[in-house]
Amino acid sequence: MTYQEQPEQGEAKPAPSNEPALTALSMYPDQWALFLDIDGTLLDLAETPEAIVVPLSLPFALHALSRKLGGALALVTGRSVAFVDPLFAPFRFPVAGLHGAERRDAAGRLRRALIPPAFQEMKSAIAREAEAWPGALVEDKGAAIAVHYRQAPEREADIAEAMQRYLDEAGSDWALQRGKSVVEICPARAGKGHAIEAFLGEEPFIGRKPLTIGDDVTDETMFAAANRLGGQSVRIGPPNDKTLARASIFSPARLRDILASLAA
Ligand SMILES: O=P(O)(O)OC[C@H]1O[C@H](O[C@H]2O[C@H](CO)[C@@H](O)[C@H](O)[C@H]2O)[C@H](O)[C@@H](O)[C@@H]1O
Ligand SMILES: [Mg+2]
Repeated sequence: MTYQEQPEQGEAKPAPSNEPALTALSMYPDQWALFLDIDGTLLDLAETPEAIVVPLSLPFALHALSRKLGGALALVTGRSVAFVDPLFAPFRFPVAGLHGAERRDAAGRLRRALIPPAFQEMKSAIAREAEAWPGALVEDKGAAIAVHYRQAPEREADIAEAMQRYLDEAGSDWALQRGKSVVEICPARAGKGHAIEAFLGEEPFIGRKPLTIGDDVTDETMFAAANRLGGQSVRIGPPNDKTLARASIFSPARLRDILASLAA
């Protein structure tokens, strides 16, 4: 990953169809909790998982915004918690990782996901099989494994078939998670919706309305939870009638601009 040294240039601002959701948060910061996805939401998508770029100002903007919200800001991601922390250094935010299978609360307590020996062996078998798919990338995330085909789109069907086969062997403690040019096997009890409900049961999130912002199918459970709990849900990308999100923001860059202005 790299860090952008220069302040980024905000792109031309599209019509702010979505911004009332964020305006409410800025007007009543003691009433809202903010839950942010990372890839495709806070950060632009990149060709590989390691090639993401973190604008230098972003961790500071998130920290300032978190303070305005009394600490009620959490990252909710498919990445592992261990991967996330260096991205946002020197700050450590509450974070749900592996699509909710692991979670560190605002007090710093980390609930890890177990990695049984059989899962470790399965990850090795997947990595060996992936050697036959040029361009495919295997991402070992500890208690989850992802196979990416962004650079090998012609392998999508092979990879999906293989991951389903491994899932069938792994049993019901595991689940398949599709995403943008990726197929993952994660703990079945994972779910971003459950993660935000868990945060909302704890200080400093308790009693607040959730505003969830994400970009992908894995974010739909947190959109659903936010809608059900009287909050708001925003999807990054062009308006889309297949999502449960009630509003949209055109791009991660536009979201970063909005978050920076809320933080100032
Ligand atoms: O829940 P998120 O924070 O959005 O994480 C979802 C997955 O993001 C990463 O993969 C995606 O982003 C990569 C970098 O931009 C891109 O190359 C890939 O095609 C996308 O699927 C990450 O690598 C996964 O582990 C996350 O589950
Ligand atoms: Mg995402």
